[in-house]
Amino acid sequence: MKLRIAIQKSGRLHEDSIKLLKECGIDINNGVNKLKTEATNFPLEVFFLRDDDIPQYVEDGVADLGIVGENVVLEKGYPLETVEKLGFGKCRLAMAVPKSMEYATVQDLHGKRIATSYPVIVNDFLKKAGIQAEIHEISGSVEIAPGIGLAEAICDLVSSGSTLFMNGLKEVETVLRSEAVLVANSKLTAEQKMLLAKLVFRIQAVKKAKNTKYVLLNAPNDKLPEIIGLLPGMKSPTVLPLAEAGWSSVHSVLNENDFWDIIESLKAAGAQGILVVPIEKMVI
Ligand SMILES: Nc1ncnc2c1ncn2[C@@H]1O[C@H](COP(=O)(O)OP(=O)(O)OP(=O)(O)O)[C@@H](O)[C@H]1O
Ligand SMILES: O=P(O)(O)OC[C@H]1O[C@H](OP(=O)(O)OP(=O)(O)O)[C@H](O)[C@@H]1O
Ligand SMILES: [Mg+2]
Repeated sequence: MKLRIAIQKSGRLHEDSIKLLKECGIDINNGVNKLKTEATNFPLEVFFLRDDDIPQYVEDGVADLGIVGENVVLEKGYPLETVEKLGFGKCRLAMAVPKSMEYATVQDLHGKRIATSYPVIVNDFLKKAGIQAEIHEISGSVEIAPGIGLAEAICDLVSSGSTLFMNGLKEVETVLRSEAVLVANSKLTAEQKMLLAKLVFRIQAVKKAKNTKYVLLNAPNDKLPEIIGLLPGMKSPTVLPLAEAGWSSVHSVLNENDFWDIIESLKAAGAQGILVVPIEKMVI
């Protein structure tokens, strides 16, 4: 018994998908041009596919799981189960128009031709906004469409915005926010579900660790109450005596987002020799 997972063969999600599996302790041999491989230490077979095909493979049961952008899952519309958001491949699907076009509201898209690779999502967006527009489906290089007279507007993926900028376009509406997700076939067997739970447990441990840091510091004992008060820790901070009398070593776990504020307060409260170390896995 094993699980079969489909991941992108090459492109934006390929490396991060493999990295995630590796961080989960799953060893896969992903040689160049390999279309299929097997993990050596987890019952997992990996298929390398075009991202557009992944939802259908999972729906058909050719693969049990897939790693793919939410944008593709939504566009394809299969009733797949989204098991876990993965925190990479973050982007938005956005409407954009030439910089020179006057644009105030979504009404300005009325009667326009919109080029996109996401006709289903765009159609849904237009319908909800009560806009009638013509959708031109193209499979790539969407940003070029207004420049060659194919359309007046586009709807495509954006992250830094540099592709839009380079093509003289401006972003005017966010249609969808997306990131890579783990999807599963809705009819997994009980045994497959158990394996999936094992995999998800590992993914969650990796994800939690990414947002946290391990902090070690030295503190004079008379400042301990104040310093401990600043630290959350998984339960409470660990305090160990130093060889030098009157001093302690304090260990704790900090959230990445609170990190700089807390470090400043710790220093102000008398902490010294503060070390911040990445955490590899975290199980609560
Ligand atoms: N600029 C971006 N920043 C972050 N994530 C992105 C970006 N562009 C796309 N993505 C995400 O990565 C996924 C794959 O993007 P990519 O451009 O590699 O697709 P593709 O060209 O269709 O690849 P394939 O050859 O597999 O069909 C997208 O569906 C989206 O979820
Ligand atoms: O806002 P930006 O950071 O410029 O990113 C947006 C671009 O990224 C994606 O294409 P990608 O570069 O993956 O190439 P592709 O068109 O060959 O898929 C997307 O289709 C946009 O064209
Ligand atoms: Mg594709």
